[in-house]
Amino acid sequence: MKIKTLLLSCLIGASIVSHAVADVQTRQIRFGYGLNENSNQGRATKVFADEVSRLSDGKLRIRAFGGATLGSDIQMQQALLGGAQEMMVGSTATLVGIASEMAIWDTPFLFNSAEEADVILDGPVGQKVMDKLEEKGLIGLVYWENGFRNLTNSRRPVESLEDLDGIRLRVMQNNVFLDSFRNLGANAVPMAFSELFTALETKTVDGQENPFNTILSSKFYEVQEYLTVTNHVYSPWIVLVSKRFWDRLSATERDILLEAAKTARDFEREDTRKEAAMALAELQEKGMKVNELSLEEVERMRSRLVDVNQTIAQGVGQDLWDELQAALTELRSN
Ligand SMILES: O=C(O)C(=O)C[C@H](O)[C@H](O)CO
Repeated sequence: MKIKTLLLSCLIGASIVSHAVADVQTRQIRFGYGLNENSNQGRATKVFADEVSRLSDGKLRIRAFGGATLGSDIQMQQALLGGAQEMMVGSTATLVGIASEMAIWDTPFLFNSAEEADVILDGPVGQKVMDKLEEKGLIGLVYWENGFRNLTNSRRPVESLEDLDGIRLRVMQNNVFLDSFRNLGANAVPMAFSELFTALETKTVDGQENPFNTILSSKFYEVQEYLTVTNHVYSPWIVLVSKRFWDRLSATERDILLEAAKTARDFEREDTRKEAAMALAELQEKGMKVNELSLEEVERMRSRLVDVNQTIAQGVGQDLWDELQAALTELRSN
């Protein structure tokens, strides 16, 4: 972590700590996540928990539950809405049923790099989309990085779009992913992440798509033979708080959770990119047969997904879509 960021968070932390004791109550906060503890999601959750404890002088205690022990992303979202759980981190894609604007992050090939994603997600458009959750009963704090998604399957190498024909491909419970992969010729099957490993192992489905980090940490190499590098979409994660719980917190307690979530975000992105850079080689060592989709085939993929982009623009609202495109154009002109 860069000295400046650390110094800055210490300074901010110091100012929060001095106020913390005064209006911070002793609280247990149940924080759920879907990947296992030894994943980029698990490591960042640990950093978050330690930072909350440090900033609150140990009065706010994050109890972390990984491996979907508190349920799938959608089940945990419902638990937050009902106030039965306080916090979670999970995909934005499964939130589309609660806030349709979240679908904007499922746009295929939206970002050319993770750095571009940082600027947009942490900017006005990212905040506007996150703010849509409050009226639904959820508070979005920050976006963490899931990453660029790639294809795996147990049937054959995917060298061309035709190789996707008839592949039973698990996708997240999200219409954009369903439409996208049906447009690409696959037999797309919506399913919770918590059911995925078993579905691959029992060949209920032939394949799936996730970032290298998740393919590695979830041991998909044990049940998948082929990995095709497509980088077809960048997926964010979002750190959420139950609004019922948030409304009971003092201003200082809220500041502590937000500050700690930002510190953990900066750690998570750096950690995820470091792991992603070495994960492909490790997956090959573990026996996966890797191929990179050619630029021609990626162009064919893009052209097959133009209709999906229009559906997304209609779903999230043309104004928001145009605002995002304008922000990207400005970013790329710098
Ligand atoms: O379900 C998937 O494929 C995801 O990318 C989702 C996340 O990794 C999810 O947060 C795991 O619970």
